[in-house]
Amino acid sequence: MILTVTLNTALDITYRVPSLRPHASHRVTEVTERPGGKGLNVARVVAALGHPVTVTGFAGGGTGRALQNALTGIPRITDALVPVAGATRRTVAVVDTATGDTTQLNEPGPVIAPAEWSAFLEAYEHLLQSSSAVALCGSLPPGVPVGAYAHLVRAARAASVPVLLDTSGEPLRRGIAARPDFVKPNADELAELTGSHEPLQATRDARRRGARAVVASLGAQGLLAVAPEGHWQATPPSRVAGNPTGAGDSAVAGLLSGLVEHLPWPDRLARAAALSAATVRAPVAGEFDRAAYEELLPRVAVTERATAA
Ligand SMILES: O=P(O)(O)OC[C@@]1(O)O[C@H](CO)[C@@H](O)[C@@H]1O
Repeated sequence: MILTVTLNTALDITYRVPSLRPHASHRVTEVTERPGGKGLNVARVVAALGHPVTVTGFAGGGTGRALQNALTGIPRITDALVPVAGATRRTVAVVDTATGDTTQLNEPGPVIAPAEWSAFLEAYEHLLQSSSAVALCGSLPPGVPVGAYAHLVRAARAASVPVLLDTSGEPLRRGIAARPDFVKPNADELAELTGSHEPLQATRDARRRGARAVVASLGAQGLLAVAPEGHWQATPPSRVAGNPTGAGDSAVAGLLSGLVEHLPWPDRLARAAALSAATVRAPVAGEFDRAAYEELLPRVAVTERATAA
């Protein structure tokens, strides 16, 4: 099974408003609520592709219960979230229906006590024993050590489980130095990590920091992969309009599912880019428009880039 880790799970609220203006009061025309946090989005897409997936991380309070109830009915997802005393956070995505722009508001999350962190570590070590691949996704809640991902990467490597890291800031900087198999930064995370705004140079620099392979998600420009096997760019046929929340998570789902199916890199990247674009077409994070995915998949252009650094 595939394992996804979401230390800072969230109840994702999506508000749709006709036009979002600062300092104004707004009537929300539509509200949706979904289990969220990046690893849960990855899990939903992986499960929709037919793979069994286990989710772990923390859940607590009324929001945690709502999130776990919503996970219950999803086929192929096993809930292995660790209970905590604090309440799972909410995130709010406000979609301006006039422009299509999305504004994201993310709460910090509950404070995790040292004993809760230790309980998670024990559960994680146990889950690794039956995992074919693991994704470590999203921000850290308060109380979790900043080197947490570095620790989790080392544990996965010790258990010979391929590990993908998708986070930002200092947790990414430390995590990448622990030599994960894959990292999947977006353009901003890559620039923050390397100081470079030139995607190919920044992706190569990120790889030199310790990851075996780096797959950068570059919005409409698709994905750029720098791996020992080669360097590739996967570009969807046209710019897709919609809500980009969760598009990077769907790319992670494409990469992980392709890895466990032993797909060659270009096929994995095509799948990841098509899923990512099809997620922009779906109204809420962690879901993709299946018809759009099937239509886009054969039309993603995967080109090989020169490997010289
Ligand atoms: O605060 P984090 O953990 O970085 O990101 C959380 C989050 O904004 O990311 C997802 C989209 O990728 C949302 O579903 C989710 O709630």
